[in-house]
Amino acid sequence: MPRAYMFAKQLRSVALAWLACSFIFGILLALLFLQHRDSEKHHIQSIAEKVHFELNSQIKEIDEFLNQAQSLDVSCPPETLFRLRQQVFKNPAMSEIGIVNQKGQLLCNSYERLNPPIQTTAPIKADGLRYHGPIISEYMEASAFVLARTRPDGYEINVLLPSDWLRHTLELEQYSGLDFIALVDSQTGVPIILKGHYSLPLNEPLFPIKRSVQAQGEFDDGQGKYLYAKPLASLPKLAIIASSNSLSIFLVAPSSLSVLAVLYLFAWAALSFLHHHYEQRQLSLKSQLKHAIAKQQLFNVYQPLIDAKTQNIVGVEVLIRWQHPTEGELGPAYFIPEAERSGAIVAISIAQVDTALEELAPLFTQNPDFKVSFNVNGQLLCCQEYLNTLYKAHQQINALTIELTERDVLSQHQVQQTLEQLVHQGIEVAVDDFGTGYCGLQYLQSFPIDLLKIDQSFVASIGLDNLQSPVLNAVIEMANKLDKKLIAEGVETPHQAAYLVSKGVTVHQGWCYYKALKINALKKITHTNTALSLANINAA
Ligand SMILES: Nc1nc2c(ncn2[C@@H]2O[C@@H]3COP(=O)(O)O[C@H]4[C@@H](O)[C@H](n5cnc6c(=O)[nH]c(N)nc65)O[C@@H]4COP(=O)(O)O[C@H]3[C@H]2O)c(=O)[nH]1
Repeated sequence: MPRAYMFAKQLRSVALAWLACSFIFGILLALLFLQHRDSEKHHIQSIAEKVHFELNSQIKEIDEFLNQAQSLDVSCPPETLFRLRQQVFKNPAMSEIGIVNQKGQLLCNSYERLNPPIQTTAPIKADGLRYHGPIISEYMEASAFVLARTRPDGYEINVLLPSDWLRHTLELEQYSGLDFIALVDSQTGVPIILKGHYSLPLNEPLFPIKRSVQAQGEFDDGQGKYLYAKPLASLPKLAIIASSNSLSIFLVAPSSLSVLAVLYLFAWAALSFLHHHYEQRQLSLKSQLKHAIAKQQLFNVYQPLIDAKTQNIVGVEVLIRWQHPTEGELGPAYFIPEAERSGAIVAISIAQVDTALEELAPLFTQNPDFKVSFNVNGQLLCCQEYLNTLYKAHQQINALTIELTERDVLSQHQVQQTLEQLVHQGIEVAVDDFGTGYCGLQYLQSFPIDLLKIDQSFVASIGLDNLQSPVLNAVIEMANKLDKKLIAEGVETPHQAAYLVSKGVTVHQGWCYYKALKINALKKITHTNTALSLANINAA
């Protein structure tokens, strides 16, 4: 074989394997990416939920105090100052507590009573729990925010919370894989506590945040980041937002990618090798088959057809074998498909008919109606040389049958014409493996078919409770209605044989009687069989 040709074949295998691997691994990569993206989203969401839960509990605790403080004396006597200081010591999140009158003047705080009061905010109008901020606390010189509640008498109790302290207790520093995590004003989007790079545009579609949201790419100049935002249950004007680092959500971990890349290369190499190996094998099978035909390594075996009532051999099915020089005797499944692909089936089948004629000749003198059946496919029916061989054989074999599968019968339009010619010449047409072709049954009426060979699978179902069991009886019934002859294939047990006879199917083929035999073995048994049948006749 020329080297360039071999090289081109190898290259083709590599390219085909590459295409197949790229397709499969493309899908795998997409799945891996989706799985990674989902788990990253889940990770971000669970961080936001955790921080949300902790902050919510802290605010609830502070609000409990603000509610209790409704009863404090707003003229700020020493007992009130004591209560305020005590609370600041108890809860380190609070750095200062103040009492403000309706005009927005601070009357006292946890440090002192202010005389005169200091104007700290606009006159108090709002109700319920609320926050102000972020503000810069004069004492701490750091950012803070204020939680406040208005009493029924219009006075306000408020608490100053330093942002750094909250950031610390919420342990925001540990979330380094995120783009940012923040406590923000749900209306305006202004961050109050922040860890990371806050880059959200402070308008729609994200703000104002009314309920939990997940968003991707629509809020951050299209960089494809993912964020999860959730307003605090205790104070919905504040929300927690966590956002991904866009790289971490889109990039699958390099370790997974390297594993995938190694698998990809391995699969590519293995597939290239297997494909090339398969092609080589096919190629060598083709040339070996050529050699086998030339060296006459193919030979016929004959499986007897038995009349189950008399136990007489009434004919044979001709089957092929290959005496391979190194592999031993090979069955047709090993080489018939390749012979059909390469067209060698024509030469093989012509030689088979010629050999059968020669080998079986003595049997025709004993019994001129000895049945001989050949396996034929659609390709052979289109070959005039093969048909001529059949016609020639028919001059010696009175009862010549060809077996076709349902698929072959229906394969080409011209098959019907050929079959009609064959039948016209007196050659019988049988459908092999009948019942397995799923072809519908109309063709039985339009094609000149005389004989149906019941497939082994139906025979094997006799006595068993399986799906095939009812089909056998239906096949037999239908054949009787259409006036077709029947042969049962694959009869392996006396029980199957008896059942078939009870249903009127009397011609059997199968290991219950004989396996396929070489010519000498066949001659021996037909000799005895004839003697036996003569003895039977004489006895009768
Ligand atoms: N388990 C079991 N098997 C049994 C029994 N009785 C017979 N068989 C096997 O069933 C197959 C019957 O042949 P097929 O249906 O025409 O099916 C044939 C036929 O389609 C094809 N074939 C065989 N010889 C030729 C040939 O010369 N030319 C062509 N074109 N095809 C052939 O190969 C197929 C297989 O042939 P084989 O391997 O010889 O296998 C044969 C035979 O050995 C039994 O009781 N139990």
